[in-house]
Parts: sequence; C-alpha cells; structure tokens
Amino acid sequence: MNAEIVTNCVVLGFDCKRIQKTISLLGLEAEHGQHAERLRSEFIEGKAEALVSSCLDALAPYEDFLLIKENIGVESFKERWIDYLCGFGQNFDTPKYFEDRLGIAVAWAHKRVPLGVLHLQHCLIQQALVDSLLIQCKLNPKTVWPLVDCIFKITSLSMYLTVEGYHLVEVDELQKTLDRLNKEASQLHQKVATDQLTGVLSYSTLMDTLERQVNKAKQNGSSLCVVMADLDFFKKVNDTYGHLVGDIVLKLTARRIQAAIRSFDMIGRFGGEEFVIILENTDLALAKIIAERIRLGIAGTPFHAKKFEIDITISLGMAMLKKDDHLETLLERADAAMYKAKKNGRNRVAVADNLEATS
Ligand SMILES: Nc1nc2c(ncn2[C@@H]2O[C@H](COP(=O)(O)OP(=O)(O)OP(=O)(O)O)[C@@H](O)[C@H]2O)c(=O)[nH]1
Repeated sequence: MNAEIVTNCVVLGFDCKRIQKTISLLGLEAEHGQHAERLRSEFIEGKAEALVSSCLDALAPYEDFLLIKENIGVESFKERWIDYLCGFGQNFDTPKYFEDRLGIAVAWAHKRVPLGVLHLQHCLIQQALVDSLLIQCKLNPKTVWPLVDCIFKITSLSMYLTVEGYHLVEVDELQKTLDRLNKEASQLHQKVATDQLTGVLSYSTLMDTLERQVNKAKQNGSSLCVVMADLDFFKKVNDTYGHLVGDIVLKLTARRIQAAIRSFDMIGRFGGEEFVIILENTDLALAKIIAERIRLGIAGTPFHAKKFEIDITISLGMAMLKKDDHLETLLERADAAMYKAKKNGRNRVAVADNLEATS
C-alpha cells in the first residue's frame, strides 16, 4: 500500500478495532484459519488457475467484462485472482491482510474496474470453490460444512474489503471535487466582487459593503461619510481620444483615488465614470479634507494615456449618515451634492445638507 492509501485508511478511521469488529460480525474465528489452510492445501493448490479461468469464462459474456479487458487486461486481472486463491484466507485476522485487500481494491477502483464485476467474480469464486469441494471429496456433511462456511466467510470478508476500498477512492475523489469547486467558487466570488476594468469593488459588493457600514455605524453611533465622485466631461474624453483611452483614464482615476484615501477606506465603481468612497468613523470635516485630496489628485497632474496627455477634473459630493438615513437616502444625498458641484462649475467638492447629522 502506498502512503496515500494508508493516510486515507487512517482518515476513514480504518483501524485495528474496526477490523476486529468486522471479523467478529462475520463470525470469523481462529478455527477458520485452519479450515482455510486445509482448503488451500487440499482443494486449491494446483487448481487455482483452472478455478479462476472457469469463473472468467462465466464472466466473459457480461457486458462490463469488456471494461476489464480495456482498463486492466484480462491476464493481469486473472493473476490477481490466482494470487487471491493461493493465499485464500491466509492471515485473514491481521491488519496486513486488510491493508493488502484494500490496496488491491483501491488499485482496481482507480483503474475503473466496475464494482459489480468484482461482486460477481467473488460470487463465482465462492461457487467454484464450493462446487470443487463437493465434487472432489466424499466427505461427510459434518466435515464439509465447516469448509463451506469458511469459504462463505472469507469471500464475504474479501467482498467487504473491496467495497471499502472503492469507498476510500470515492471519498477521495469527492474531496478533490469539493476542493476544486471551492476554488472555483472563490475565484468566481473574487471576479464578481471586483470591477473588472478598474479593480475596485464592483457595484454589488459596493452596495453590500455600504449596507453593512450603515448598519454598523447606526448600531455603534459612529459617524460615516460617503463621497460620490464623477469625472467631468468624460464623454468628451471618449469622443476625442477613443473608448480605449477612456478605459485607461478610468483605471488611472481609480488608482489616483486609491492613492488619496486611507488604507481602510473603501472605493467602488458606482457606474460608468462614477465612483463611491466609503469613509468609516469619519465626520464631515475630515471627509472634506479627503475629498479635496481626491479632487487634487485627479486635477493636479494630467493623465498619460497612450500617447496623449489629458487634463481631467472630477466633481465630488459628500453626505454624512443621518439618524433616519438608510443606504438609498444616504447615496441620494451624496449624489445630489455631486450634482450641486457640477452645477456650480465642476472640479469641486459639495456637501449635502446635513443639518440633522448625528455627531
Ligand atoms: N471608456 C469608457 N467610457 C465609459 C465607460 N462607462 C461609461 N462610459 C462613458 O462615460 C460617458 C459619460 O458621459 P456623461 O454621462 O454625458 O457625463 P460626462 O461627459 O462626464 O459629463 P458630466 O458628468 O456632466 O461632467 C459616456 O460617454 C459613456 O459612454 C467605460 O467603461 N469606459
């Protein structure tokens, strides 16, 4: 058994205690070891290949047998079963026996040998051993029965371990699938959470974040400001330099805003050329300083996009959370302030009417 399989056994709690329980459930006892030894020496030795061949002949017409041919090869499958018969029930009460049978089952599961075929094969082997026993010896029922009983018990144990081995592989594969899906989900989440062009929060994440911040500020009685920032005459940038240059300007705008705010402030894309900045634990006076810093960050230096040098300005509207505010009213007031800034000549910061602001 390789290390991975041993680890899987441990993960599933396939320990000695469980082995002992299975053995006792099947009614396997020390005397079955002796019966198995007798079966091997008197009824299997020298006949293992013929017994296995007869079983495989019976299996051959079965549709799924084709998969054995394709996935593992009939010869190698046959060899496994000859080995199994030659060691029939030998050391069945040791962990190593369990590990070996499990290891073989795991290997078969990886090779996509159908479990149904293995089940049938176990039944056929069982049948072949019983037939051979009854045909070949003239033992009285008292002597035959313990041997038949031993055949049933050992093959049942073997089938049980085969199913366990398949179970290990299935659990392992399910875990891998789960890991892959989790990874995909987090990548998808990351994609949805971020605006693909500018790298700032997407609209939906921005709204979720703002909603959480509003609730938190109301609960704690802390101050919260929102800044709505909208580039001035951005249509003209697109019209003059083209849409691709417009995209570059948007990316650079996001970067400049990020450089102007504090590390814990949040910025998201609200619409085309419109951004929202969330300022937690911030009153209007401080928010105004930050908004001014943003304005200067944009207007202070021309934008370099492709071969062009473009002067850009931005208008900003600010609002502070009021007692009876909710997400929408807070944004509406910041938006109204931003339009006021536009109306008053652009490239400026305007404050929403905040007479009822909480302090
Ligand atoms: N390049 C680019 N342009 C965009 C994007 N999203 C929106 N726009 C453009 O942004 C422009 C917004 O124009 P308007 O709403 O008229 O605003 P404006 O020209 O900035 O004028 P004011 O806001 O009044 O100063 C439109 O031309 C949109 O096509 C985008 O992702 N990339």
